[in-house]
Amino acid sequence: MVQLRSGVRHGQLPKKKELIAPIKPPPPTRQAKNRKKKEKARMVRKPQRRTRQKQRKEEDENDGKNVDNCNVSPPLKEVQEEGDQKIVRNPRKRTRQQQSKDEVEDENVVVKKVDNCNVTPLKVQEGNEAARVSGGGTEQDDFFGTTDEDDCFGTSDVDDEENTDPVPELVQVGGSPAYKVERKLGKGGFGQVYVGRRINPPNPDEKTGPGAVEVALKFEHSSSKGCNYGPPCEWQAYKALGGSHGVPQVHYKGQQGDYYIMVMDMLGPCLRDVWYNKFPSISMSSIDMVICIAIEAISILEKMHSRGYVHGDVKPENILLGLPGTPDEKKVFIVDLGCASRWRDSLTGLHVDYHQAPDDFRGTIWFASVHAHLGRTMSRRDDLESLAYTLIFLLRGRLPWQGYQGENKNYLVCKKKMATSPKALCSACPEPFRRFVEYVVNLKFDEEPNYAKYVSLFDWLLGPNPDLRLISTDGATKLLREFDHKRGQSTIEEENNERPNKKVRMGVPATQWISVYDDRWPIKQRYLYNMTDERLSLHIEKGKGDGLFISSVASSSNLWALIMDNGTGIYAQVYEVSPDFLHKEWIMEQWEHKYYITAVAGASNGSSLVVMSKGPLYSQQSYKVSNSFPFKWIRKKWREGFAVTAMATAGSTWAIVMSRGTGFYNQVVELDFHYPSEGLHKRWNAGFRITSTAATSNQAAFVLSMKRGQDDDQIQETLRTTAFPSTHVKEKWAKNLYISSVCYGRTVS
Ligand SMILES: Nc1ncnc2c1ncn2[C@@H]1O[C@H](COP(=O)(O)OP(=O)(O)OP(=O)(O)O)[C@@H](O)[C@H]1O
Repeated sequence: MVQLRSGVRHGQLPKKKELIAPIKPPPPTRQAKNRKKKEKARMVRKPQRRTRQKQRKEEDENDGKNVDNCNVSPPLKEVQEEGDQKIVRNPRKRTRQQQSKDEVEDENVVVKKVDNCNVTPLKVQEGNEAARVSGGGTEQDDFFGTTDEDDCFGTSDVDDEENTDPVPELVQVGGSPAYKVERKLGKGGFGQVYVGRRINPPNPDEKTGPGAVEVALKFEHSSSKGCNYGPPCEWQAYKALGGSHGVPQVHYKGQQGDYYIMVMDMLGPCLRDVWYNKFPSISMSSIDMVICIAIEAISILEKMHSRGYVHGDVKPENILLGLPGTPDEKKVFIVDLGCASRWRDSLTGLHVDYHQAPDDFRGTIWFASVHAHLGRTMSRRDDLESLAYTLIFLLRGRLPWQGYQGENKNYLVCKKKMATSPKALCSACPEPFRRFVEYVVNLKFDEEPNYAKYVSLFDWLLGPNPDLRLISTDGATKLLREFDHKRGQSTIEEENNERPNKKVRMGVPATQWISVYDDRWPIKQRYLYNMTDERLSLHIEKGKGDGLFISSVASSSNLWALIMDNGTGIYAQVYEVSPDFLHKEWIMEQWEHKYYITAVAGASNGSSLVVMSKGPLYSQQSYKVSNSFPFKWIRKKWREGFAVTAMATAGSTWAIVMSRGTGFYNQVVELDFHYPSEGLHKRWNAGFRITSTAATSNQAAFVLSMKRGQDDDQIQETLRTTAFPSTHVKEKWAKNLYISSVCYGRTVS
């Protein structure tokens, strides 16, 4: 049975915000206005925002099933123009002839130079400028040390102040009393935390609050990356969250010399130190202790999230117990709001928009969610995934992705996280931990986590007497009541036996054909696949004779696939099969003759098929061959007014072609170790359409664009099939859906 997956995008108006662009699209023609009016009248059928229910249903249809035929809703466009164009269907059997070629190892960037052209940068959605990588400043290199402890948690609290001025001996900021700076409590990549002892306290027994004898002083140097724009953004987050359940209160703050200083409640040890037995009076060896921490941390995150914030860096180092000898000593706190961000817009109350910037990593490598690794906008699910890894670490003392080194460790750790099943991750842990992991890694970007359910998963493992608990779980009482109220005590077990109904991250990785279809006026299109190098010229020439030019190329098992049609606007075309990925000299020569790369494919043996054409109104072109997906380079070229116009892979090597004068005014990338179904749906809803695809056996990349004068209602569909989708293409043609790009590589089944 053919295994087929499909994603369907039916036209929707992009959000107004997304339409603001440096290049203004031309005013709509009268025809377009009339069409818009008609469409408006039918708007009920295509609401601007799909309801979550509908969206889920659509995604379930697209991702969760194996079906024999296309699962496609009818197109919205009802007018179908009769034309004299014929659909050509021409699949032919080819003999297989494998060729071995040299492996590609080089990395090069080639740019076609042109004289002064006017450049308008593409809209680039920037990541958070104050984005932080914990435990090391700008790079994660400090994070993996040599000893086990450093390896695990990052910068240890060994004195290491060669780069910063010494902290002041006396502190008085923002109307605070004066404090003498005493011993160091901890240090991260950005701040240092010291005990501050109040000078001449009126009440020497006061242990908490603004008048406490001992406080925690967090120093952040003004030259630190988090202070590029003034006081650390953490201040804002503490202002909103400080003093609420599980977050210490900041009593005073201000600048003294070169330091921004916060005066906050002093807490006890962090879980990292407890885990390393630095506090023998508290033992982390008890499973009950970890269960209590799970319950309480979930309730703290619930509270934080209910106030519109995500923490962004949940890890053992940032979870602290209360100060020993105070009523808080059995309580749990979460500190360090340096990576906190809003998941809910404070003005509109709406969920923040989805975005992915694959090089914009925030957090701590070991504990970061896979979405954080992939540079996706942080949302509530990320905190819970990081908490899950924290809990498993506390139970097992090790995480499966521990110990990766080198430049691409972010990539390797993320890949490992995605490849580790919850079952394997939680082996030897009590069952609720696995269920918790399953729930949280499957949360969607804007899905509301079921905190009450997660708490109840753990709570029934503990005895009923709260006084006997090693750590107070009082903060979760409300959530538990809520859960009991909703489900009834008798059904808890039943509830616990439920599996998450959508297993986004748990599919079996597969290598498949990914084909993308656009609706358009009828054109003549032809596909050819399983073609050897030798047979290419025969079919390309035949196609040319029929008025067809190559629009897309791909490769599987060192055999080529070609899409040819008469809807490309191309009037002259050349191509070359080369053992190189890519053949620089040939490309430069064709550039001289005013041909531009319009399609490119690489075979796993390292050879490439490059198609260059006259017709597209590009003014300049540039390409890069790289051993990893070169998002930084793409981002740089976006700023220079280039847009991605073709992509290919050969083995694990990427080639990206970018051009100027494309008509695209906004472009984004979706890159994932699995097929990024959710991301594509989010982008489609925002008005983007896929314009390039490529995949290795590890990752799939999609470039989505907004084009000047684009039809907002354009339907786009994707298919994932184990075999080349020959029969499906015909069904698509019958609906005026034509292949716009195709590639072979990583998906998930
Ligand atoms: N209020 C507090 N009371 C006691 N110890 C604290 C307090 N706040 C922080 N610490 C200690 O200081 C350490 C560093 O603090 P924090 O995580 O806020 O610094 P950071 O530089 O922002 O860290 P990171 O590099 O992880 O972002 C914590 O791990 C904890 O051990």
